[in-house]
Amino acid sequence: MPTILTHVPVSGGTPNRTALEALTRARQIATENGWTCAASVVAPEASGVAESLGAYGAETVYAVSDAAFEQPLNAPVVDALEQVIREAEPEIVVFPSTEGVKDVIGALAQRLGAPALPDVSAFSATASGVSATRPVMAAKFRADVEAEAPEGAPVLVSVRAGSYTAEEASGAGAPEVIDIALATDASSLKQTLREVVSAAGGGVDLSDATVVVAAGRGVRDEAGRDLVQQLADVTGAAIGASRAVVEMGLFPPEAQIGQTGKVVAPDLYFAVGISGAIQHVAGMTGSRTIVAINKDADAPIFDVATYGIVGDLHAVLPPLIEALRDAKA
Ligand SMILES: Cc1cc2nc3c(=O)[nH]c(=O)nc-3n(C[C@H](O)[C@H](O)[C@H](O)COP(=O)(O)OP(=O)(O)OC[C@H]3O[C@@H](n4cnc5c(N)ncnc54)[C@H](O)[C@@H]3O)c2cc1C
Repeated sequence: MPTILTHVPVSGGTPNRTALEALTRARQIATENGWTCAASVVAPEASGVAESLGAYGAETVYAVSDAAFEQPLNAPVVDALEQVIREAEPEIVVFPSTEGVKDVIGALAQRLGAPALPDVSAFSATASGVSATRPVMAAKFRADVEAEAPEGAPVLVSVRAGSYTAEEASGAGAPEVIDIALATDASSLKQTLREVVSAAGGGVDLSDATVVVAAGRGVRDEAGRDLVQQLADVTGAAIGASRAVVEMGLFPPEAQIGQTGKVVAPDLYFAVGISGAIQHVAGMTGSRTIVAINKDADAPIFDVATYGIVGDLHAVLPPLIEALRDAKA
């Protein structure tokens, strides 16, 4: 039976949220076409997560467990995914469009001789190929793209965060877990990890966060940044930033959201002192609820906001944080 395979990256033992959204869509496509819905997990300990994917409709899960995945290196991941794909022989491989996937999908396409449709916001598939929609030019336009798999190779598709809703499958059973031993010879690795530089410091992962507090130039200084941190703490949010405050050095580059930063799609997005330039909005319009705080009532961010608060963030945030603390208590 034809197979649609979804790759589910794991961080801290938890499956990536965007991957569960993609797996839900893959399950719908499998049901429409009478295909098998499969998944892959590549992690130091893949089996536990592999079992849990049955709830999302994965009938078969290919699990590659190896200590090599403890280090953030691409080469063993590409090797593992190539092994899984050659074993599963899927028609389509679906990925979440994460930073890690962006690093490996091109290499996989080249090794497998497979066409790739990266960073799509919607896709459908039949036996004759994959049709997808890709936001382009800072999401100002949408391009309709299609790919047909050559003989013996799948179509690779990566899906932007927030494009679909992750939903458990009704009546799903335990999946068949197929363990695959990583065949990479560690001595053949051409990459050497010298140092891991991370400013995230144990905070919530931005791309996978369900709540994001994003700071713009209105935040301006330490006092503003402290308010952003407090709002993030009380809401359990990851902190993002506009390019303006990244360039000011107030927030690290990995916090940047937008056309040249990360694409996020949390359930709740606070835009604090952000004007709403198209290049910023391109990275956050998939957010389900957007709360904008800006002292300029004409700021374009209010055009995409679900709720808008017009006012100085130094006056608006302290009572909001207090009220949220009280509500939590
Ligand atoms: C090729 C290219 C790529 C780009 N990529 C990105 C990208 O990936 N991400 C990105 O963010 N930008 C990107 N930019 C930059 C983008 O065009 C904007 O310059 C940037 O997003 C503006 O950031 P900002 O909203 O923080 O600042 P501003 O546009 O200066 O807005 C600051 C806002 O804060 C409000 N404000 C000021 N003080 C307060 C206060 N005390 N309380 C409440 N509100 C206040 C102001 O009313 C204003 O609306 C890119 C630009 C280019 C040309």
